[in-house]
Amino acid sequence: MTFGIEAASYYVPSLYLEIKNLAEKRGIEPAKLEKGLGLHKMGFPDVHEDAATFAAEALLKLIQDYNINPKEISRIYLGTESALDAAKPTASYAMQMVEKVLEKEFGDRVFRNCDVVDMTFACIGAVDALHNSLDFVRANPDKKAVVIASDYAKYELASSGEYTQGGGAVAVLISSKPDLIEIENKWGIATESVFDFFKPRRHFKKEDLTNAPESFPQKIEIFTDEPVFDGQYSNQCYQDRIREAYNHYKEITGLNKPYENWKYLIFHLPYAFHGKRVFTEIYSLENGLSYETPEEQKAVAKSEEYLQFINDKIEKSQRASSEIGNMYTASIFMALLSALQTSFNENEELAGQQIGFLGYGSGSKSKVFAGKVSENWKKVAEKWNLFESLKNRTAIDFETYEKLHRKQLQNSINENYKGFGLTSVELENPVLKGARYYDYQG
Ligand SMILES: CC(=O)SCCNC(=O)CCNC(=O)[C@H](O)C(C)(C)COP(=O)(O)OP(=O)(O)OC[C@H]1O[C@@H](n2cnc3c(N)ncnc32)[C@H](O)[C@@H]1OP(=O)(O)O
Repeated sequence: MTFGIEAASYYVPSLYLEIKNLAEKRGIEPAKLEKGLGLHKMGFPDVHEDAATFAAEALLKLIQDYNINPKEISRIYLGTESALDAAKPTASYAMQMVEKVLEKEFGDRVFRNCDVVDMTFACIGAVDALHNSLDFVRANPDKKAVVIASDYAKYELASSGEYTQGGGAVAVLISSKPDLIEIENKWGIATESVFDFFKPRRHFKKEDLTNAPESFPQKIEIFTDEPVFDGQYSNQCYQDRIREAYNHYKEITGLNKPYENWKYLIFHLPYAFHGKRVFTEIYSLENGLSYETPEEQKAVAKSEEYLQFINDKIEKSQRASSEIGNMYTASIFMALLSALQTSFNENEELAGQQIGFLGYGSGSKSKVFAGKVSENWKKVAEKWNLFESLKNRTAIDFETYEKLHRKQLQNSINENYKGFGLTSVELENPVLKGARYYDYQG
């Protein structure tokens, strides 16, 4: 029996900012962002969008595009690091939104007996949900699970993370009928607790807050959307963890140079060119190349062999990321969709090909695993139209972007949007304060 991904859908935020507009306003050379990091557009949520609406959109699309009976979904596990609440899972919001739309066809509370939860480990939380859900269907081959990766990657204005922002969701159906890709049950894992990127409940002193009323306590705790991070250190942690997890994968499988068997290498992409920039180390180790000094590292990165390797095995997975930006947990799934969509568009046959995955989550953990593209993959991929749908987003200017980022706008940019949207947050009623309400525009 085989297990893996039966179907997949995605949702990207409805707005975007051209990276060159941001570069110009921040005094950064556009070529650094475009040619150095591979950034072209930054996906950005409208006023009514958040990690819950992204997840709901991807889930509803999955159910509708592949005619899934929602009553057959035994669990919905959501990987996210953009949770809207520290207790109530974002998955519960997404599930409820979708239930309301399905009510007419399937009756009240279609997910009544569905196991729903969030999983958090920075950008690897949805890979953890995938791993866990694969174990679940292996133990219960007649059951189906949905894994959703949904995030809003937001950084402080004018920070070095700002140009990597993005967001969106990917939902995948996990079952014993893996029409898209069969996933092997061998997991290379590496973990180390570090502070490379994290979202603490921040401790502010009263004097840090402008206009704090007298009644405020001397120190307060605030949950923010934006991470505390050290960019170059996070790159190093990523590189170290994927090397360790890759070596662990080799130990488990007994394979020599497994990456050579992989048609595509699918990375967690915090920005489009990250995978190809960090893989130079593993590539050097595998090929007996010196990798000590910065000059040696550059020589590997610029070598004809390595450039050919990127072109063959990584470049297609980067394309969606260049148009969207970081999707945190969803980035690795979107990298897969990007590569498969490109092969689909180019009429390439992938059935039977091996694909390698290198996931990373700050804080920190990596998982390396592999899968085999299924005979029916085109039947799954034909629903996506990924690059076409990215053209349907609305461009915003820099001033609008900053207002949205600062949460200064009340009304959506796309006032007549279709789909799910946040309509209000309860601020008065003490027993509901902070509750979020959503609706659906058909
Ligand atoms: C969250 C995680 O997944 S952890 C791993 C990643 N970390 C993050 O995403 C955290 C948030 N982001 C950040 O901190 C930052 O945006 C980073 C770390 C991703 C990037 O940092 P920066 O200092 O902006 O860029 P950095 O100096 O590393 O790279 C710039 C690249 O552009 C290239 N470059 C610079 N100027 C130009 C130019 N004019 N033309 C072409 N290329 C250029 C540089 O050569 C370099 O590429 P190379 O090393 O491949 O040669």
